[in-house]
Amino acid sequence: MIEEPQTRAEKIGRTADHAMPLELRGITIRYDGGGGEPLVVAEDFDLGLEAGTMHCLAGRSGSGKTSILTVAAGLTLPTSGEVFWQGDSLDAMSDDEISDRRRALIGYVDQGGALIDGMSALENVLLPAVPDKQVEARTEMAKDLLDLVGLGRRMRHRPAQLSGGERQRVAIARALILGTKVLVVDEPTASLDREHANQIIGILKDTTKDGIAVLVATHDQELINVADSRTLMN
Ligand SMILES: Nc1ncnc2c1ncn2[C@@H]1O[C@H](COP(=O)(O)OP(=O)(O)OP(=O)(O)O)[C@@H](O)[C@H]1O
Repeated sequence: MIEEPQTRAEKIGRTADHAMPLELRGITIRYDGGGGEPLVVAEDFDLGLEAGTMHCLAGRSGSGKTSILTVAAGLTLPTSGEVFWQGDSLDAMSDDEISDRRRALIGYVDQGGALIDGMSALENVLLPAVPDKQVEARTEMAKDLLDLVGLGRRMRHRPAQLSGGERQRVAIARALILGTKVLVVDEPTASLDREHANQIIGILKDTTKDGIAVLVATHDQELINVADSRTLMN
């Protein structure tokens, strides 16, 4: 039997963990220039992300923010350097291990936080639980998460019936459903007006209070200001 969650932190599935959840050491990312000069978007980039803190990657469009996020989430490989999750190097893991660890550790919200149109907000949040047949077990948690992001009354709505800010909140709830310890978010406020952008900022900040580490790429000065640390990409 699944016990009723007591606290907000329990609701989002956080368990105590003292190893640094995410560390990037000496990351260089170089893309093939397609016949021209190779494009270096990061060089010898270091980042240590503590539990319960938010780090912002700021910088102009094309400066390499998304490239760092996908490397941090183990979705792409850097040209050189090492990524550590909870102190373990991805270099020492097989592709399957990386996938399994990612599912347990990282929640990734890409630009726009794409949702599946034909599914309700609740079904979208539960999608990551499908492969492990955890949908039933996670349903209460999904409802709690939608409550926490202010969508408790909209969980049966489909994406087309939600605003951009609401869809972004569903995407964040979905990224937290497997008990994520690191939330990686790409431009979460980009297409939102100030009021809705501020709601997202509040949700991300609350997430850090629950002990989750947040890595976010943004141009939004308000979001940059509330982060615990920041890197300006050039
Ligand atoms: N797979 C790839 N192959 C070649 N070039 C790439 C690849 N991915 C990204 N780039 C290039 O690398 C640069 C950095 O891209 P990236 O998406 O990381 O920047 P960004 O700072 O997130 O930009 P934005 O703010 O517009 O999202 C861009 O010039 C992009 O065209």
